[in-house]
Amino acid sequence: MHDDALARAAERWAGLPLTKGHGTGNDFVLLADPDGNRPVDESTAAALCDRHRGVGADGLIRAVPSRLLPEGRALLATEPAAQWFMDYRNADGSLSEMCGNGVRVFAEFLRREGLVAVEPGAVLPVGTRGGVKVVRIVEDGYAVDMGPWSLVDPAVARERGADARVRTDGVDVDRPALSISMGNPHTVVALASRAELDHLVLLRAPTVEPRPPAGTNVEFVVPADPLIGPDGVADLAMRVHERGVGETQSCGTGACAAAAAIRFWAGPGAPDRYRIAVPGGVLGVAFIPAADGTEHVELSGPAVLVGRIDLL
Ligand SMILES: N[C@@H](CCC[C@H](N)C(=O)O)C(=O)O
Repeated sequence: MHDDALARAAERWAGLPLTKGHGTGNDFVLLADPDGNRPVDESTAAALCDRHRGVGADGLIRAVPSRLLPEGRALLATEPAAQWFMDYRNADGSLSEMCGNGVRVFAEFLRREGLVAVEPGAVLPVGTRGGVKVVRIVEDGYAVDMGPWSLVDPAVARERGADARVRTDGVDVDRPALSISMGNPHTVVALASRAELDHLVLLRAPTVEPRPPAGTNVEFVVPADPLIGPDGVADLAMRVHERGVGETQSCGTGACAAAAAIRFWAGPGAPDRYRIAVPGGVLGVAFIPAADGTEHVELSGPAVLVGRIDLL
């Protein structure tokens, strides 16, 4: 089935190179569609992301002008500068609202394709299904204003410190967890030690109760002891099982959700800046008061383009 979908894509996209890129090991196939005539359906995305019969990736990103998609046009009404839309699909072909590693790689892709000029100091607003995200160049890659984070069930979370329970292979009992929205859904579990994190087996999706209606990404996080390093930044280690993918080397929205959960659990006086070590590298997360009175999450990390691929 994947072979047929790839053959159809090769025919439709003859002469169009795909690009492979990654952010801290979370890898993507990217495709430029400036005329909006190369929509990617679920089966094509899944075939391209197949690691044995396709190109192989955690997700597929199509760069399309916002004006050519209904979701993009809706954003342009309030954010006319968000000219490009990140049309994101997971490795199984499902849509997601947002991808934090993907949006940095998307910005680098637009820049390298000559579709935008991203100068140091300038900002690039990007349309996504999770709203407009503003990207800028920083020393170690890109920083993205991911907008505000939120608790999914604030009343229960504030009363009990958790609103869900998670069971997964490699840990003995089910654990309390916090449901957080970064535009896409996350469930964060704090583990007791690095050894527990290392022993997790994430070959199948963790069981989350109550079951989130649209599924969830599950982050397992261990805070360093002491939490705050000599440079004033809080250190966390994280592994993730992504909705629509499986275990990945990194998840940007997941790093934001993990930092938000630790910040929530730490209470008043919690650190504003976090360094999250994931299997594929290190991400930065900062909580910044925004002009509109909310607290925004800024994600930073590298964006790497690896090469071009022609479908045959
Ligand atoms: N890896 C991404 C998240 C991708 C989407 C996620 N699997 C979902 O379904 O919500 C990131 O870096 O944020």
